Amino acid sequence: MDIIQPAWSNETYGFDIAPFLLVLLPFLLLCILCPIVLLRMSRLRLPRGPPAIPVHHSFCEVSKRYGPLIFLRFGSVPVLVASSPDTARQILQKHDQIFSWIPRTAVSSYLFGGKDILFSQPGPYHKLLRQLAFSQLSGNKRLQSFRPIISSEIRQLLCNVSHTSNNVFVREKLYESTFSIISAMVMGKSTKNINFHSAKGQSLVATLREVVDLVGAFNIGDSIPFLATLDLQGYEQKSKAVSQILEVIFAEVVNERRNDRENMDNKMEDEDFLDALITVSSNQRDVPITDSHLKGIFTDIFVGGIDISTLTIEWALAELLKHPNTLKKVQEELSSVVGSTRLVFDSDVENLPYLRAVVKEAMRLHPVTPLLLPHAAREQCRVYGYDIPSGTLVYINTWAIGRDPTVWENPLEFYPERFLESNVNFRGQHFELLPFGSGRRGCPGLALGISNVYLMLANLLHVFDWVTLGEIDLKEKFSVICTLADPLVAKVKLRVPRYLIEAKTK
Ligand code: HEM
Repeated sequence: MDIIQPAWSNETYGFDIAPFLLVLLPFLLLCILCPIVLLRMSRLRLPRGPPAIPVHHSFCEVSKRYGPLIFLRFGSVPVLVASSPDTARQILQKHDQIFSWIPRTAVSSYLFGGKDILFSQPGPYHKLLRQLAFSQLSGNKRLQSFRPIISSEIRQLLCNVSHTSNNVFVREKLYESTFSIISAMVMGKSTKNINFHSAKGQSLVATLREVVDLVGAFNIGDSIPFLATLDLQGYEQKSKAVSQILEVIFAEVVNERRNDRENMDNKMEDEDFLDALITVSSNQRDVPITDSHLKGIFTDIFVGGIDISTLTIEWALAELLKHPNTLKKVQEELSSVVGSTRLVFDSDVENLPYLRAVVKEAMRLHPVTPLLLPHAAREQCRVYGYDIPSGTLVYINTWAIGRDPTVWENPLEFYPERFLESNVNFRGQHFELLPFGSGRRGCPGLALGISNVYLMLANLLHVFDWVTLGEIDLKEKFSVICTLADPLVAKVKLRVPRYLIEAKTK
C-alpha cells in the first residue's frame, strides 16, 4: 500500500524539515502579529523614548534627553521608566493598584512559580505574606524580642573583624553576620543545621547568590517570546536546578520543625518566622501555603534581608573612607553619645542624627536596587496624559532621582549635612528618596533592614579606626542590584578596649 507522505516529510525534501518549521512558524507568526500590535500601539499616545534599547546609555542619560517618563521596548515588551519624584509618585502612589503587578519572567516562574512574596501578584496571598513578613520580622514587638540575637551577632562580627590581622574584606564579613541574623530570626533553633560555616550553610549561601544572579540576568526569551522555548542562555535550566536545591535545603528544616511541633502536640508558642508560617499554613484554607510556597518565601526573606542590608552598609562605609572628615564627624558623635566603655545599642540610634544622615546620603547616591524591582501595568492606563499599554514593564529609576540636580543641590557630592535640617525620609512618602520603594510593593522589611544597617555601621565605626589600602574606587557594577565593582577592603585598629567585644561572644 502506498503511504502518502505529508508535504514536509524527509522524503519530500531529503532532510528533516520539522525542526526548521518549529523555529520558522513562530517567526512568521511574529512577523504577522508585530505590525498588528504596533499599529494598535501607534493609535495610543505614548511617552517619548529612544527607538531601541539603550544598551550603552544608562536610563539616566536617556531621560536627560527625553524627559522623566520614557517609553522604549525590550524586544516586543513595552517598557516605561520613571526618573523624577513626580513620575515615581504617579506610578507608586496614584496608580499603585495598576502598577503593583509583577512581570512574570521565565526565571521567576521556574524558581518560585509565583508562590513567593516578590513574584506573586497582588491579592489575598500576597497581602497575607506581606503582613506576616512585616509583623513577624519587622514589627516593633518582634524586633524587640530579637534584640539579644542581633546584639550577639554584631558582637561576633566585631570580634571576627578585630581578629583579622590582615585586610578586612568588608562585604564577606557583613554577609556572614547578616546571614546569621536573618537565619536566626527566620528559623530560630533550626539554624544550627544551616550554620554559615557548615556544608549546608555554604550550599545555601552559594544557591542564594545564584538566585540573585538569575533574577538580575537579562533573559532574551522574556523579550522575544518565540525564542523562549530555546532557552538560549540556559537560564531556565539553571533556575530549575537552583529551585530543586532550595527545595531540598528548606524542606529538611520545615519537616524537622513540623515533627518537633507534633511531638509537643502543636502546643508550642510561635518562636520564629518558621513557626508563624507553619501555624498560618495549617489554619489557612482560603489561601493555601504549601512547602513550595515556603521555599519561595524563605528565599525572598534571605535575599532581601541579607544582600541589600550588606551592600547598603558597604556603600556607606566606602563613602566614609573616601571622606575622612565625614568619618571623623560620625566617630566624634559616637564617642560623645556612647562613650568608650560600651558598644552602641539600638536605643542610641535616635541620638545619632549625623550617623542617620550618613546612611540616608549613602542610600541617596547608591540605592542598592537602583531601578527598584520591575513592576508591570495590569491594564492600560493614562499617566500624565500618555497611554501606557497593559503589560508594560515599569522601572523607577531611584538612582537617577538621587542624582538629579533639579531635586538635590550638588547631587554628586557626598554631603550628609543636607539631611540634618530636612524632614525627607525613606519611608515611601518622599519620592525623592526611595531606597525601600513605596506603596503595595514597598519593602515589608524596612524596619528590620534599617535597624540592622544603623546598628552594624555604628558599631563598626565606634569600635574601629579604618585605614584604607589606597584610593577608594566607587565604580559601580549593575544588575538588578548595584554593588561596588571592587569590593571594599581595609585595615582596622581598635578604638575601644578589647574586652567590650570579647565579652559574651558565642
Ligand atoms: C537596607 C535594607 C533593605 C532595603 C534597602 C530594601 C529595599 C527593598 C526594595 C527597594 C524593594 C522593592 C520595592 C519595589 O519594587 O517597589 C524591597 C522589597 C522587598 N523586601 Fe526589602 N529591603 C531591605 C531589607 C529587607 C529585609 C530585612 C527583608 C526581610 C525581612 C526584606 C524583604 C523584602 C521583600 C519580601 C520584598 C518584596 C515585597 C513585595 O514584592 O511585596 N527587605 N526591598
